[in-house]
Amino acid sequence: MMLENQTLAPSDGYVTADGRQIGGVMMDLRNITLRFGGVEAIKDISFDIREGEIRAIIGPNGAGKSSMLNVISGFYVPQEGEVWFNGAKRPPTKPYQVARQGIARTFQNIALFEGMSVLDNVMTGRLRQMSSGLFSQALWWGKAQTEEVENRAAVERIIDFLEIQSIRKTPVGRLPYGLKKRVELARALAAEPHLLLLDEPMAGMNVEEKEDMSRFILDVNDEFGTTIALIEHDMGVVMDLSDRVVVMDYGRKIGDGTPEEVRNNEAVIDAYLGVSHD
Ligand SMILES: Nc1ncnc2c1ncn2[C@@H]1O[C@H](COP(=O)(O)OP(=O)(O)OP(=O)(O)O)[C@@H](O)[C@H]1O
Repeated sequence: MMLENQTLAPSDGYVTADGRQIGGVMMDLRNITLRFGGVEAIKDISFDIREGEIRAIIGPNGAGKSSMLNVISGFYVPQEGEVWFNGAKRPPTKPYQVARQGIARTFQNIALFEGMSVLDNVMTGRLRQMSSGLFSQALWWGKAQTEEVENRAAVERIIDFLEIQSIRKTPVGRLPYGLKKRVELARALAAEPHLLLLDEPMAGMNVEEKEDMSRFILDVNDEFGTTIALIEHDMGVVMDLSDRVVVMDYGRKIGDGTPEEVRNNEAVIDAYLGVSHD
């Protein structure tokens, strides 16, 4: 399978090394440039994310990975370039509007409500699905009641799936780091995203926690068909998990392809793989 240099047409799918069928383009980033004053964090980068794939963005510190994830999530609007999602060009959009379009994310520094239970934290991920008005919710009427039951059921399914039943009533502040990360994943999944963005999902984890998180990411992709884009420093994890990898360095794209292709790319070896990280 040769994927380097975007040889696929937008509607083409491909079959992964482990035999999964990947679909056409879901998100297309075209000639994205993002500046902070005089700093060009992203310089004319193009790549796509396809239905059902696990796509990684890697690169040394300061390469522009977080900036790119923030462009995808709508947090930053690039000065140049276009973001296409599900076949339509996305106008400058607020993150909450992006969330409504089916994109959810986790954060590098965990962003949970520490005093609230695991269950309540995961429930906050359902806000997008709650459409009934405050008045009927307050009175527990009709649609609001049905919604509440559906939301609870969906959240319980995710809690089971991520194997956090035993801590569902525990305040998040009391949990070890690895479990907090899992709760954050649960909250993002509660939104039933089509595209899930993971910002360094393994950062700060021990080997066992990393193995667990890798398994859950693969299971989410497999079980729910969720498309996943992630930033990750741990190269072993990236190479094991990802179908395709974009490599950034000093704001530029220097590689794009399967883990195997990227591993053998001279520019990538020079810029990143030869450099010890963390
Ligand atoms: N809000 C900001 N204001 C000014 N400069 C910024 C801002 N965010 C990022 N930058 C700059 O943009 C460049 C890319 O940063 P970014 O955080 O996107 O890189 P990164 O690859 O995610 O780095 P790391 O691996 O260290 O998290 C850096 O030079 C950084 O200093």
